[in-house]
Amino acid sequence: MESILLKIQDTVAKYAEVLSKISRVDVEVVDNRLYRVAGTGMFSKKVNEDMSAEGYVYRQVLKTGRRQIIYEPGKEMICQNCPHCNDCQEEIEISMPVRMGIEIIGIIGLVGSSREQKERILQDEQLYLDFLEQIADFITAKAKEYRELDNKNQLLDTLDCTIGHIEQGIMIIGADYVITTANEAAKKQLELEMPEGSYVKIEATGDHMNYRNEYKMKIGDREFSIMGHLYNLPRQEGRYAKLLLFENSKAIQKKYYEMTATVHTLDCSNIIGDSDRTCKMKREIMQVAQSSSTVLITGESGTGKEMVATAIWNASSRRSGRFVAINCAAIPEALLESELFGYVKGAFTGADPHGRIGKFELANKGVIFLDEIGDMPLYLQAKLLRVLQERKITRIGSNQVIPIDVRILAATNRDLREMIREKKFREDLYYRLNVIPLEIAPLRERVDDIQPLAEYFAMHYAKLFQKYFWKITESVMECLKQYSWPGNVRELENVVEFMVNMMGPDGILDEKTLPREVRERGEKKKLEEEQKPGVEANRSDSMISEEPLTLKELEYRAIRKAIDRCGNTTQGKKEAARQLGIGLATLYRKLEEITNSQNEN
Ligand SMILES: Nc1ncnc2c1ncn2[C@@H]1O[C@H](COP(=O)(O)OP(=O)(O)OP(=O)(O)O)[C@@H](O)[C@H]1O
Repeated sequence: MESILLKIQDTVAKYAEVLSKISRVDVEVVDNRLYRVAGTGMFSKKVNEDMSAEGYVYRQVLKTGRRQIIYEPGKEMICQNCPHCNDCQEEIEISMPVRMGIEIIGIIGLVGSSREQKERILQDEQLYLDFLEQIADFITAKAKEYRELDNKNQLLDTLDCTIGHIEQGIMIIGADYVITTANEAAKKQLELEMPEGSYVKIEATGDHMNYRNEYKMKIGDREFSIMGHLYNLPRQEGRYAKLLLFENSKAIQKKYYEMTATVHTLDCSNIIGDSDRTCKMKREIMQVAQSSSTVLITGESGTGKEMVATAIWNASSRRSGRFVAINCAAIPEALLESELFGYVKGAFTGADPHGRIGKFELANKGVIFLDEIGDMPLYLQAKLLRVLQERKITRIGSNQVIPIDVRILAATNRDLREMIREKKFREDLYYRLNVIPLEIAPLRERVDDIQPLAEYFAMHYAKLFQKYFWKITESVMECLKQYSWPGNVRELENVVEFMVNMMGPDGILDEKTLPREVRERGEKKKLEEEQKPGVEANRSDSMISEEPLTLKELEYRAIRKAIDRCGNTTQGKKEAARQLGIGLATLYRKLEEITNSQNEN
């Protein structure tokens, strides 16, 4: 790195020149690395030379910090190690340190090379010394000035670089509201290449949220909604009057959405099922997606209502907007309103007293999915009705009316008509929501979906658990079809996940892997059906009707029936054995045989 004297070399050269002219002797100035920065007379051709190999006296001055006068160059002790000791051309030499604080930044050398010069210096020695000191001080002052300026510039560069890397938008605005400077984040968030020089209009809306104020900002013909703070700078004049730290509300919403929303990449192709009802539903989804009307999706829990809602959003033109879901049953009643409409600072002492954006605003230009709408309290139903009619919302605690453009999809597993009769749901809201009704059948009513769904989930979980999956045995599939699935597809998914966990390395989902409840209920239902008169003949199940039953099969069924009757406990088995007329040990042996033969299949 260059020494400071080298950085102000021109100034140093001028001072050397002045000093030389007035004293009429040659002058040289070296820096603290013994590099000659300036020189007059015999030194003028040696400027910018490294003299560290010869500057014995200067090194001494650098070490002690004291000036040095050599009256007899070549003869004094200090000169003994100098290579020019015996042929020294100098008659007298004064070396004066140049200080900056405690640091010695260089040396001024005044070198008399004739007797006459020496005489002159000796006559007015103190005057020369004072003058030299004065010049050293001038050089110091210039060096200080340079260093301060350099420090300031460095600070400005650092600040500039820091501001450039900050994610928050930063704008410095003049007293005349013309933008002086804007950082990269500001340009990016506002999508403006050169806001500098433009007039900006900033107006506070009066709402405070997430520790920030809300402002409406206008630059040229573009309007922005921003959240942040506008500060007055120390000198509220000229080009540096105000500092605006901000984030575009859109960016805040995006961040909030990304933090809170689950990934919704589902479309119709993710809806598994071949049943007539599922195929019809998929057609309806595609049709409904084209409209902007409100949809009410009904169906039991776990039938796939949210999945259908995301598929509608995905197939619609609002796909570029957000899909914001809110479960009205999962949020405490007191918080639901603020979740839906948002609230400003001071609105109430909630979990976050600094305000929060609501789901409706977040869903602007997109879709809001109001899940479990039947659980919405009556007073909120009235508010929702107003939103549906007026398409405007007001944040809690604010006076601002915000227009919103949101498509509403609602879902429930409750009987809203019944709730209307019980005065628990507003009739007018029901009709507003039920513009397009979409009913999802329970899984037990679309048995044809069970096989593709079970196979799909089996493959999915086998992949997830890195297991080999080959097939689901026919008898297991039969059990799955016989089961009533009160928890619908969600329950089927959980059951298959369990089964894949239990599955052995052969990759077969057989009866061993079935959860006991599904197996027992499935078998029970099978047996009940078999017992119904005339059923055998009607069933398409080849296992039961078309082939004659073996003795083993008959025995197995009798045992199962007895256990179903008496219960699958030790006590139950004892009773079953009694009813079957066999001993308990025989019953256990037969049960083991049955399990083994199933495993072989
Ligand atoms: N046809 C289908 N194809 C694939 N997966 C499905 C299908 N139907 C439902 N699912 C899956 O079942 C689970 C439950 O679905 P979803 O959450 O959409 O049901 P829901 O009716 O909204 O339930 P709830 O009323 O309890 O909120 C999800 O994991 C979903 O992916």
